[in-house]
Amino acid sequence: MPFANQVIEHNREQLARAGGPLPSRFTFEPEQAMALLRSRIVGQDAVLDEMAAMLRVVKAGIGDGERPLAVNLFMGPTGVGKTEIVRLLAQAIHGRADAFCRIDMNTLAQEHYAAALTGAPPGYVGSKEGATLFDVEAIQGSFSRPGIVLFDELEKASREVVRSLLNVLDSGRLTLSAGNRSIDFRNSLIFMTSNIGALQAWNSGWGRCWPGARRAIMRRALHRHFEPEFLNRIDRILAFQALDASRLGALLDIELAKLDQRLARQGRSLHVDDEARRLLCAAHDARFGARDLARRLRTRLEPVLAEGLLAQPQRTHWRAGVRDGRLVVE
Ligand SMILES: Nc1ncnc2c1ncn2[C@@H]1O[C@H](COP(=O)(O)OP(=O)(O)OP(=O)(O)O)[C@@H](O)[C@H]1O
Repeated sequence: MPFANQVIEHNREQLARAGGPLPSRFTFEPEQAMALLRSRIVGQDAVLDEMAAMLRVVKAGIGDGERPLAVNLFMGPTGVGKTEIVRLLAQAIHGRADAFCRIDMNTLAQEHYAAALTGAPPGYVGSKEGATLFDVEAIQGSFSRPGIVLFDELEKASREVVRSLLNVLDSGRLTLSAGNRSIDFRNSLIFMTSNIGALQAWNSGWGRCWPGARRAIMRRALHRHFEPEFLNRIDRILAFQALDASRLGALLDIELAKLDQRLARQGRSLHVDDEARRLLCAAHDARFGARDLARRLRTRLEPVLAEGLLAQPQRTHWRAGVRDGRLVVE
């Protein structure tokens, strides 16, 4: 949005000339962003507190301008909200949950794939185009909005690829292999995710061991896998909690609210009674995180609901309950 950016810059210059302190160049509101995150993320309060602190520092504009705005590593098992937090931040900052650059490190598992990250070196096919996996616009953001980048499943990338990230985390710059272009990460919020150590922590009795012990197992695994010089460049290493049975009610509310929104667009509504809620939450497998519950909605509730909607297309209000141990929608 060049016009809006020019207006913001102009206003800031005016204020500077008048001798007052400069307001933030960023238009997002940390408290609003956090309200969205807190309404949609369950069981990760410590991580959310860190996100709030990060957003305030970014908004206040007091960070070191020669680094990325923030560098975070999210650790934890599958389906606990690591990617979802990044999606919600993109929603809050850019108005679109997919407004970030996601690099699947799994695809960069072999040494020679470092070229896919930084583009082909001079003389190689593709070097002229400078084609890389990076979506430069999403990474660099704009004057009034930080860019967002997610390096997913970090532990799957080769050492060479991880090494090529050192400069990014340190000085916020990545020179592409062709040598004639670089990508600037100094206006970026960088997120990395890793499941490393999660399986080990699970096997040593996830539910029984206290959070500090889980964190210690994950940290040990992290230090075994990555060089200290890499870990040293990360601002926040955050361990996510597993989503156990006590979180199911809140998770179900969030998933049902999403279904409600989709139904509301068709002018329909669904009430799910307590018995149906209990049935949907039964036999939750915490190893699969929130995905297990979302899957149950898709495979058990939605097909029964769809059957009703197709049979009675004129009906607007629906109710889900249980009869003879089975989910019914009527
Ligand atoms: N803590 C949570 N609170 C609310 N919903 C959640 C939470 N964790 C996960 N979900 C739901 O489950 C889905 C999958 O979660 P997410 O993509 O964040 O997994 P992840 O932690 O990144 O794990 P993976 O490494 O498997 O991708 C999300 O889209 C969201 O709907």
